Amino acid sequence: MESLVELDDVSVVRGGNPLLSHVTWQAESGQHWVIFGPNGAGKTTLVSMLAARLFPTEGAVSILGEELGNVETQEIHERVGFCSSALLKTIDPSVCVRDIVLSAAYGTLVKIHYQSYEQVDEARADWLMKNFGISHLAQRHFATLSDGERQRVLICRALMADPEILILDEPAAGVDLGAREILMGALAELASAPTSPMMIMVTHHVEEIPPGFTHALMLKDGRIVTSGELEDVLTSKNLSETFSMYLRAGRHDDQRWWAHG
Ligand SMILES: Nc1ncnc2c1ncn2[C@@H]1O[C@H](COP(=O)(O)OP(=O)(O)OP(=O)(O)O)[C@@H](O)[C@H]1O
Repeated sequence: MESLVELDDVSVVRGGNPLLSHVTWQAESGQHWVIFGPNGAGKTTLVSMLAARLFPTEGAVSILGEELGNVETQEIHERVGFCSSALLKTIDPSVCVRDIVLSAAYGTLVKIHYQSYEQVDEARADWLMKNFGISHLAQRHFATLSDGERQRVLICRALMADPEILILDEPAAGVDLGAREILMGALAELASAPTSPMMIMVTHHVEEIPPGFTHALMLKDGRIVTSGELEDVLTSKNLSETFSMYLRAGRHDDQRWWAHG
């Protein structure tokens, strides 16, 4: 299988502090990954690098066959969808939801401007908003949305640009229980589609792993504790080691995960 993400002995150092240390990891087409780890483990640093928002201090990072540093950053930005609360400030709060999603048909980097769109783009935007449960917000200004609603607009916007990799940094943060289930259903449906982008999702809660996700990587203090297939990685032993406390984990019959002390 083709490697879409390859990290070879990657370290990130800021202000003399190692944020990531000697990370070697590969993710292949057809896989969907969850990134776990305690606060400050380096999860956001890792996914920001995959989205070419920051660069390694040492080691090599290859995304979609292109090595960071040897490729135009914009090319990675166009091919890798990135959903993070860090992007919220880049959205004009006075623009309505449908225009925010629709304008990404021209790439998520373009300014949100009013212009005519292809019918196929309009249909895709409406379909995405329906799948993620935000159709009723289509004409609302971004400024008036709740945190959870904003998260879902960002995901629809990232998907509108038809990315090859979709990176989700805590997509269910601030999302209520019902909205979380809609979000998980939509991500599960996406994961099962043959045309799905590879998804890489940071989450703090194993209950938020959508069915269809296949692999997990656990980080602690900037280092990989373990990585591989979900069943092998999400064990009581690995979670206890990663979070430095006794934890148990398992899977319900409906494929959803649970974990607690
Ligand atoms: N520019 C920086 N200079 C120094 N330290 C930094 C810098 N950016 C991040 N850090 C530190 O690096 C560590 C990893 O941060 P990161 O945001 O990647 O963690 P995380 O696993 O996403 O945490 P959380 O679960 O709390 O979101 C943290 O201890 C953070 O304080």
